[in-house]
Amino acid sequence: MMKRKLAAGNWKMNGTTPSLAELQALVSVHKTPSVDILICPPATLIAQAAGISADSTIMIGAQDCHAAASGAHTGDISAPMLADAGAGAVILGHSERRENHNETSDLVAKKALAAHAASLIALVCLGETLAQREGAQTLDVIADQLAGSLPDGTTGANTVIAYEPIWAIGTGLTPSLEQIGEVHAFIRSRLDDRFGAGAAQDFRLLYGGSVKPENAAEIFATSNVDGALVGGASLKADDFSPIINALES
Ligand SMILES: O=C[C@H](O)COP(=O)(O)O
Repeated sequence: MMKRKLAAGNWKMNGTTPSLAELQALVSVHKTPSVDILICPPATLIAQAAGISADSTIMIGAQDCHAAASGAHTGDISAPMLADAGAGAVILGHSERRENHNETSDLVAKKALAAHAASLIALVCLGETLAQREGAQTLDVIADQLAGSLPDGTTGANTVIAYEPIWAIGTGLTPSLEQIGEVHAFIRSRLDDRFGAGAAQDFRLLYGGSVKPENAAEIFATSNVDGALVGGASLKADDFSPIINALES
């Protein structure tokens, strides 16, 4: 399978209609990108964002979905609804949801299954806390989250993995390139163990956590890094655009 690199932006709980000007700017600048670009605005903006990007190669994604397709779940949004609104992907198991909404890996796997059933790419996030990193538990935590968060039927075509050390998110701190490379190589080998030798090469493995225009190039040069999941620096086209450029070069 031809694997394109992926620059993904997660706007988190930021943005109202005027913020779509940033998406419009990306659409105008990145007309024929050599990498995939994904923007995940808040759910309220997905339909409008999908309209803006309709004639571009930029994909619009969501930040969460419910595990069920429909039903009595007040306030929740299902994967088929997101697809209907124009999303092509959904972030699942972000550490902010695991922490703020007590999401378990088991639930994330159910949501990923729902995403796959709705033909959405599941962008599944994994990452250790600072205490776990300092306690030399990082690889054990990643192994558990990876094993628990991916349902059967997961492939490199329907799923993207993002490694996001929790202590690096929004802090300006980043792991060393060696640490990023170690975790990504570990994820790749676990994917082969689970889905069969060679299967792991089809997966895009993103790094996330304080990716900026200034550090993007060196992170992208690290082995087994196929792109980034960017939070704060995805909110402004002037910040996200150079990150896309760094991934393309
Ligand atoms: O989903 C994105 C990550 O949480 C990274 O956020 P950040 O780039 O603001 O550190």
